[in-house]
This record gives sequence, C-alpha cells and structure tokens, in this order.
Amino acid sequence: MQPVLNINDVRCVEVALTREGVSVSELMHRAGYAAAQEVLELGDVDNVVVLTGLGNNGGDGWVAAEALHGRGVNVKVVCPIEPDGLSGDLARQVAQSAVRAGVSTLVGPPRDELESLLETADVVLDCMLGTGFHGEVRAPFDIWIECVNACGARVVSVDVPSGLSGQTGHAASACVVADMTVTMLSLKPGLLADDGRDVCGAIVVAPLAEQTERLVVDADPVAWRTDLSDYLEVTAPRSAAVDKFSRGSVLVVGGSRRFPGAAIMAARAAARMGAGYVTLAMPASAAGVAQAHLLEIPVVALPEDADGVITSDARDVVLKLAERSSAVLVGPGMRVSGGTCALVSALLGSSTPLVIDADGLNCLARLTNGELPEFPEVTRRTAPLILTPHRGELGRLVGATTPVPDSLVSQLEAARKVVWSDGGSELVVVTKSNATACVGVERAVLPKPGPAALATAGSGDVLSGMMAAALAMHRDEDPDLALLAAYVCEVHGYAGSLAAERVGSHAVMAGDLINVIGLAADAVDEHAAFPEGPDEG
Ligand SMILES: NC(=O)C1=CN([C@@H]2O[C@H](COP(=O)(O)OP(=O)(O)OC[C@H]3O[C@@H](n4cnc5c(N)ncnc54)[C@H](O)[C@@H]3O)[C@@H](O)[C@H]2O)[C@@H](O)CC1
Ligand SMILES: Nc1ncnc2c1ncn2[C@@H]1O[C@H](COP(=O)(O)OP(=O)(O)O)[C@@H](O)[C@H]1O
Ligand SMILES: [K+]
Repeated sequence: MQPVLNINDVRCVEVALTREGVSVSELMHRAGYAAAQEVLELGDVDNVVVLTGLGNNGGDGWVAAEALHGRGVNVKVVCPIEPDGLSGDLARQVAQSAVRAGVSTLVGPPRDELESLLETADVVLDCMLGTGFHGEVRAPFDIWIECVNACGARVVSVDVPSGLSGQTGHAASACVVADMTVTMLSLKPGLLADDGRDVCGAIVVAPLAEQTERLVVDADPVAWRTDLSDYLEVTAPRSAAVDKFSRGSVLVVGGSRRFPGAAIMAARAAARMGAGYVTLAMPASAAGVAQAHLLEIPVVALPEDADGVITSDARDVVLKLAERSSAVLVGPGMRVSGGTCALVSALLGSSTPLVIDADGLNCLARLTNGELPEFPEVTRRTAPLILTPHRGELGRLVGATTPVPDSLVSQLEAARKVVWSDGGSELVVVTKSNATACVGVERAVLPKPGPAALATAGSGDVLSGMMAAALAMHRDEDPDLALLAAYVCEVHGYAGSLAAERVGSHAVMAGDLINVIGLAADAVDEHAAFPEGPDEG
C-alpha cells in the first residue's frame, strides 16, 4: 500500500528529513532531478519549456531545467520576474545557478509570445504553483495556465498541477491539466479525488531520500492507497468442498412499494458476487414484483404500512432470517419510518455481520439525531458492521456537528469521527464518492476508484449487495474489514469499466454492473495474484 499524507504532514516529513541531515536545498535538487528524469523517460524530448513560479515549486523547476540542459535538451525557462529578484534564497540560488550554466530564460512574456514558445515544446514542465498555492490563481499564472492547457505538448506537473489544492482536490478556475504529475515525498489526498482525478494524469511519487519511507509512515498517513497485490489476503476463497450455504448466505432487507428496485438489485449483486444463497425480505406489496424478477432468489413478504413501507411487526421474522444468514444487508429503497428505524435497531443488536446502506443509514441518522459519533453504543457490536454512506448520507450521520463532506479529506474526517468514537475493529465506514475510502479504526484504505460511469442510480445498491456477499463469504476468516471492503469497491470499480466497454461509457446502468461482477472479481483476483501478468509470475 502507498501512504497518503496531508500537506501539513508532508511539511513535517520535510522538517524531519532536515533533522536527519538532508537539507531543504538537497531536497529541492533531488526534486528537480526526479522531475527531469521523468521528462527524459517520456522519450522524443528535444525542446522543453519550464514554467516557474516564485516559490520553491519554481525552484524545483530551475533545478530540472539545469539538469535537462546538462543532458543536451533545448530548455527555456519562463519566469514572472528576473531570477535575481526571487525573494526566497533557495529558489534564487538555483535560478542563478541555472542561468550561469547557460539555461535560457524568458521573463514575463506577453501572451502571444508565450503561446508561440509553447508551440515549439515537446514537453511543458509545470512548476508555477505547488503546495504553497491557495485561493484563486493570480496573474500572470492564470494566463500561463490557459496557454499550457491550449498547447499540444505533453505536460508534466511538479508536485501538484498548478491551480489544484493538493489537500482538498479542488481546482481553482485556472488549473493545469497534466499528463503526468511527479509528486514529492508521498501521495497527497487532493491528487486522488475530485478535480485531482481529472488534472493529475499519471502520478509518480519521488521519495527523494532513503529515510522518506520510514518518516512518511511515522507522520501518520491519512490513508493508504492499495496496490492490487494487497488484496491477495481477501480474494474469494476457492474451495470445491462447499455447498450453497457454506459459500455464504445473504439476507437483504429493504425495498418499499415506491422503491422496490434498489433491494432487488442489491440481492442480485450479492448473488453475482458469489454468495451461495440469497434471500430478499421486502414489504408484501413489493414482494410480488420482486419475485417475478428473481427466479433464483426467494422473496419473503414482510408486514407493511399503508405506504408500503416495512413495519416494526417484521422484527421477529427478520431477526429469525438474520440468525440463519451469514450476513445481512439492510437499507436499499427501504424509506425512513418508525418501523424501518426499529428494524435497523434490531439488526444492530443481532450477532450477524451487517451492512447498512441508503435508507438504513438515514434511519441510523434519525436514531442518533444526526450525531452518530455521540452514540458509540449504537454501533458497538461483536460482529462486523459496514456502513456505506455517500457524502450526503455521511453528512446526515455526523451532520449535527459537521458540514456535508465535499472532499476526500472531509469524508475521511467525518468517517473517523464515527469509527474512533466506536473504537472497535469490527466497524468500517465505506465513505463513497468519486474517491471512496474504507475507514477502519486503524487505517483508511483507498481502493483505486472506478470510472465516472459508476455515478448512476442504483450503483450504490449494487455495491452494498456485493459488500454483504463478501462479508458472508469471509465470515469464518476474521478478515481485515477495511481491506475486504476496499476489495469489494475495487471489484465494483472494475465492473464499471467492463460495463462501460460493453454498453458505452455514458450508457452504464446499475443492472449492467451486476451482470459483470463475476468477470470483474475474476480479473481483480487474477491481477492480485499476478501483478505483472501470469507469464512473469
Ligand atoms: N515539501 C518538500 O519537502 C519539498 C518541497 N518542494 C517544493 O516546494 C513546493 C512548496 O514550495 P512553497 O511553499 O514555496 O510554495 P509554492 O512554490 O507552491 O508557492 C508559493 C508561491 O506561490 C505564490 N502563490 C500562492 N498562492 C498563489 C495564488 N493564488 N496565485 C498566484 N501565486 C500564488 C506565493 O506567493 C509564493 O510565491 C512544493 O510544492 C514542492 O514543489 C521541493 O523543493 C522539495 C521538497
Ligand atoms: N465520479 C465517480 N467516479 C467513480 N465512482 C463513482 C463516481 N461517482 C459515484 N461513484 C461510485 O458509485 C457509487 C454510487 O453510490 P450511491 O451514491 O450510493 O448511488 P445510489 O444511491 O444511486 O445507489 C459509489 O460506489 C461511488 O463510489
Ligand atoms: K506545479
């Protein structure tokens, strides 16, 4: 797994490195060389334009420019002011060194001159704004960024694409769209989420020092990004000595007369993920529709109110079904009522592994007045519990004290409030968005996100069905729950890619995901076992 550090903690690593004898000047030199090396490895690089800012990100650029010049590349550095005028000592020194070495510069060019220069470039190295950037981009960088994005050259950003917050992943109205980002010391959360997903291109981490790995871990990573091989310990068990029950049985509780589809899709997804036996329990008036769609899945009709929502009279039958199941999912399409809240509460009190999604989460929010972290006894149980809120649902769970998360870092913060107040390793919050994190008490695991095609109604219902199946299939193994949840998200994401290949990236519907879950799981398992491909394993 690769550690992800908050920007402030990256600065702490920088300080720790200097304490261990690696000066900031040395770090800047190594950062510049690392960037130059990545540029050279792109191949066919004769002309490079380096756009530099006024801080240390610019300093990295000057070092890279001198290194590329030394390798015979035709380099031009564009800077907003004369190099001698840079106020930071380090940046000024490396700029003066580059000039002395013969690197040619262009100071404060008008727009048309910059555009003409960029037309000659094979690669643009973006060193305008790094982690010191905040707010909206000021001149001249706003214009420079527009010119970079309009030119045809390959763009390599140093540390962070200029205009992107490396912390929140929010881009300013001007932001470089890079083909590659060479980021220093460690991954940063903003590179992996929201606008960061669109503007970073391929991300390469340059560690800069042999001590970095240790110091980054000591700096308490905010999350860990998985590599496929990490999933080996949670890929599906493959014994032939099984029957349909020992493969894992799942009970899905949900649906309403108004929304029968969500629970149907969750049940089908659980079966496609590999649960040997799936039962769907839903309000009586929706059960008929469901059974007509589900030939392999028995549907149990539950007592309902006048709106076709499950009532608290369903409690005993649901608990009895839960007891016989390896895992339960509650919530999809269920609606929030006194009856459904009572059901969620009863299932939390059961000893069966549980996934709570959608309206199940909204019931949980109602049961705890939007202050779930203040009621740790509600989630504390001996069996696994996975909550799968999207940003809005997570906001409702913790919303009395926290605004709705609008970034990966705020998702992580809100999810941590929940898991840390509970304090147990049996609880994982899967905080879903374009960058999903699986947050356990010990660490937050980031699966590789799937394509935007997953942003379609019902996609979360599919995920929660898959999640319950995974819990059921692994119930005897005491798996690392956050990693297991991340594995499920990874399969879900891969299913999104496969479905997009089949029906087109704009056309994916949740049902398409269900049909390819099996192929996606096989592919993820295969890549986990043979990261370099089966022939090289
Ligand atoms: N953290 C580390 O260990 C290392 C950091 N290095 C580099 O140092 C960078 C951070 O350097 P700095 O802290 O000097 O910050 P930056 O170079 O990212 O930015 C600071 C400069 O940008 C200007 N600026 C900020 N917001 C602006 C806006 N909205 N519009 C226009 N200009 C704006 C500031 O006035 C200042 O001149 C990193 O991104 C990385 O590239 C590397 O040199 C080596 C190691
Ligand atoms: N832009 C995106 N890129 C990748 N995955 C996404 C994106 N948007 C949403 N997703 C994923 O799609 C799923 C949507 O879940 P959810 O919001 O609960 O949908 P629904 O309630 O319609 O079922 C989540 O797994 C989420 O991580
Ligand atoms: K940059």
